[in-house]
Amino acid sequence: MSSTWFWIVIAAVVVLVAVLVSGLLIARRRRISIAEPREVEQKPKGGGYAASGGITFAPGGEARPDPGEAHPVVDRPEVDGQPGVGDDAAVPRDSGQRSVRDVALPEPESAEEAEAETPAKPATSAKPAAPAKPATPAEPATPAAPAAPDSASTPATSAPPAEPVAEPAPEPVAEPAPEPVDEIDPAIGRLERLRGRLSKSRSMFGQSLLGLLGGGDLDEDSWQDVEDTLLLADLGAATTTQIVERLRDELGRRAVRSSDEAREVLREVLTAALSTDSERSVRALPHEADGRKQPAVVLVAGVNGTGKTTTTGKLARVLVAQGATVVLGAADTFRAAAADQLQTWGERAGASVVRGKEGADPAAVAFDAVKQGITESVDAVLVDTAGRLHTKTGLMDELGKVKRVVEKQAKVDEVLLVLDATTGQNGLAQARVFAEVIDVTGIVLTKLDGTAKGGIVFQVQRELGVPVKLVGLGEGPDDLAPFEPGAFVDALLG
Ligand SMILES: Nc1nc2c(ncn2[C@@H]2O[C@H](COP(=O)(O)OP(=O)(O)OP(=O)(O)O)[C@@H](O)[C@H]2O)c(=O)[nH]1
Repeated sequence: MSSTWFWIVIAAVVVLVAVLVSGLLIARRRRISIAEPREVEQKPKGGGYAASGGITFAPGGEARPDPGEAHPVVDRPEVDGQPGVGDDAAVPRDSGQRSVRDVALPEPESAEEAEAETPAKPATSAKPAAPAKPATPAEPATPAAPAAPDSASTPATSAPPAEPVAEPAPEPVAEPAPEPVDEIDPAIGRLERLRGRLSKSRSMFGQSLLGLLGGGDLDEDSWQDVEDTLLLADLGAATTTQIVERLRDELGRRAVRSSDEAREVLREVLTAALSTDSERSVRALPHEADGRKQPAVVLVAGVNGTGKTTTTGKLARVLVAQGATVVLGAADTFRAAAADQLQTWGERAGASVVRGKEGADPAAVAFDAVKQGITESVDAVLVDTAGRLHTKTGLMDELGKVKRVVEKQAKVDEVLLVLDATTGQNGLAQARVFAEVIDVTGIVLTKLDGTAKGGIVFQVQRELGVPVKLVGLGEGPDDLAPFEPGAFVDALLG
């Protein structure tokens, strides 16, 4: 009997100990750990685009980049049947309720207003100058200058101006720059994070090409496949033919046998196809004019939604991070939210923003932005323009007018055309129209992170004879990188 009790007690003790031990283990697991979290392996967003340096800037001024040799029209079969002038117009994302035609042009109500619309009369002299309050990034935020009433500068967008162009009678509101709220990473950090954004481009293009070329002697079918791969990646017929010819020559001449050798040849040929003698630095640094400091003036142009505002903001960040002072001109008065968007970029980067009322004359806003830039002796004025492309005439009127009006005060040093890489051939058609309208000096190719068709770079540069200067690799504020042919080809090939 006593031994039975003995064993019962022993069993109870064992059960008790087991319950205690498991309870402790469970409690331990649930406890919040304050230890250093394990390093989560950062998955790169894509392949391997890694620029070897930061974005380079050059002073503006007289020297203009070499426009390069224009591509002969006969070599442009890839653009046959592409959208013509004006076909690419897209309705701004957030302004479905409004169009150019809907904007009524009010009759001048007073003699003064009527006078302001007279071409010969400089509007600036008819208006009091905007408050000459310096707005450096470090300055504390002050209340915005009161918005001036509407005037003759209002919806000039609805009526294409006749030549000679009326100078603007702007009513832009000069916004003081608040304290920058964002810490801007040094260039090297940004480049690290840009590593690997071209995965989609890489997977299709590089792998299939290397698969074909690495297989030894190629028969005609295989060469046809090489051509198809290049065409599918948006390199265009002329560039494709050129590249295939060079590949045939080089592979034969060097008696390439291994896939590594084939890769090297492919890299060389593609990089050579992207090289240009034109300067890739962005002319966004000040220069001297008549013994005075003159801000560099950069116009950012492109069709709706390509990323103009985003690129303008990103560029301002890079400049400010390098110690430059920047004024942003919100001359995209067509899309309601564009000025707000730019304002936010300005606030985050530490740049003043000059904006007009919605529907105001873009040239008036651009004029005032440059005026403020000169008054405040800043280093660069970046003007975000509207991207309407309803008709070539409309575009000419607007963009041409912006440039002419700005150049009454300062030379435009850089005209950056923003193209959305995901639109492929359509981007090329847009580029052609813009190049006819305005003297484009550099291309920014955005959304390369979202396309398998990075090949548009080859065509755009070849056809326009204008260098691709920058690439957009994401929506983030630091996702802007200098364009480097070698790095780009490496990213494509993986
Ligand atoms: N993935 C990706 N998105 C981008 C890039 N650049 C811009 N975007 C996005 O593209 C969209 C359009 O950009 P915006 O800067 O507003 O374009 P916009 O040309 O100023 O447009 P409008 O004002 O309508 O003329 C936004 O959602 C941006 O975040 C890029 O390099 N990569």
